[in-house]
Amino acid sequence: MEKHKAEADIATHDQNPYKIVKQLLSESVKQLGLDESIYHILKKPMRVMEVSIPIRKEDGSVENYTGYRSQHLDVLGPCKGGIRFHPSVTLDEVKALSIWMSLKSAIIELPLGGGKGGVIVNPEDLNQRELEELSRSYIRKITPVIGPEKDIPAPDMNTTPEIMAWMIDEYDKLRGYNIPGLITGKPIIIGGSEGRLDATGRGVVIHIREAANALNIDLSRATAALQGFGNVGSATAKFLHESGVKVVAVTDVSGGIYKEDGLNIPALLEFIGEGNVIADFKECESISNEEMFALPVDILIPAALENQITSETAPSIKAKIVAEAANGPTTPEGNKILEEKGTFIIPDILCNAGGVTVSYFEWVQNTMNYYWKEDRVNKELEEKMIAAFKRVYEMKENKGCEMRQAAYMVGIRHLVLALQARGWIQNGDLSKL
Ligand SMILES: NC(=O)C1=CN([C@@H]2O[C@H](COP(=O)(O)OP(=O)(O)OC[C@H]3O[C@@H](n4cnc5c(N)ncnc54)[C@H](OP(=O)(O)O)[C@@H]3O)[C@@H](O)[C@H]2O)C=CC1
Ligand SMILES: O=C(O)CCC(=O)C(=O)O
Repeated sequence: MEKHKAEADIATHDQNPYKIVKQLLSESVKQLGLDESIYHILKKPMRVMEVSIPIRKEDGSVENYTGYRSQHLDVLGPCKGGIRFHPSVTLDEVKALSIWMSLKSAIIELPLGGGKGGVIVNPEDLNQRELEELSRSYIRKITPVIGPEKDIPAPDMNTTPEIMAWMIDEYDKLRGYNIPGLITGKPIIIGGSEGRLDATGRGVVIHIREAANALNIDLSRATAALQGFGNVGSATAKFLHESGVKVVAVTDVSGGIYKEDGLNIPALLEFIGEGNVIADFKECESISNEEMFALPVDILIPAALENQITSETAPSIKAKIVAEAANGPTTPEGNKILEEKGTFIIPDILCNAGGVTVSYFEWVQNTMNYYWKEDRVNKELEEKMIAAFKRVYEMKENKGCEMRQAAYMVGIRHLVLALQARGWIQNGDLSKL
């Protein structure tokens, strides 16, 4: 076993998400009083696959895309996690995202491990046929390592229920029969779960409500700003609006909009649903991402990419709560600045866990071939989110640390108990848990 190399391993992170997650793992293993060997077990995905995906484009040319699937650890159950289509995907990003999935499932106490996939592509460069071919070809390439008992993909950035449908259709063709538990986030007609589309945003708002209760913030008087208005951002805005929070600003790649009295979120959702972009929404001012981060709001919600709250953007942040709907939106430097200000951070691995939780319910329903009503999905989601928030908050209080470190410690503790049960580590390692 490699030992005492943690510091050299993570010396400079350069906003590399894999180096960032290793730094956080190392600190949390230390804070839990565990042997450093635990860090060395957790830092490496157990399996990583790289695939090439040549696609014939409409003009006859061939473009060869690169895709990845990282499977971090399956000691709790099959690996689970989304597939991202984005030009900035890297192997290190996918590895980090798979580690975050392991921690997320462990915090919620789901019987699942961590996985994540990605393809380096800007989907806007592809037409519908090319996008379908890319989706089918990617799943053909990773078929040897996935399956309902091995690794269960799902949507992430720029991947939708329609793309999940193409992928499962391709897998079913290869296998010769219908295997609905292979992928979650599917359209409901082919075995998707009620409530999955909104699940991540619903979970984010449950955590915001729990944080507001802990901080004595009255949500009906609170204001919020959001970066990203895709699957997660738009559902978060909808549930915040329903909770009485005034959403004053949102941004996407096209730009951002601001209205001091609060944006009309139902009208904005309808406008975006008609295929428009945020920047074209009327009767509000334009705003940049930087200006949005600096607004005097109660709640700030990054719901787009990694590394958005940095040493440059954090100093201007005034929000009392930062709810990390995106994965990895805050760099260690940005995090330090927020902590020094006393900002209450709801860390990504807790905040956005509603998505994988309802994906788990979808997989359970597929396995039972019996489907739940949406009320049951939402009720069970709420119970799991509240219990997880409580576990992390109690760890924070007990250890006198911040929420992010508490979340890592809760996740690592659960994984370590599974490692011990399987005989990977000795009892003595757990004496301080
Ligand atoms: N989908 C899920 O269930 C889950 C997703 N997550 C995480 O949530 C985040 C968002 O995912 P999801 O909503 O699914 O992805 P989507 O692709 O549905 O939406 C992404 C959103 O982010 C916007 N965006 C991208 N880059 C920028 C930028 N530089 N500035 C402002 N906005 C930007 C996009 O704008 P535009 O539309 O203009 O491109 C879009 O509105 C990711 O970090 C993902 O990993 C976490 C848990 C579950
Ligand atoms: O729904 C899932 O299985 C995974 C969602 C996901 O990719 C994430 O939580 O980051």
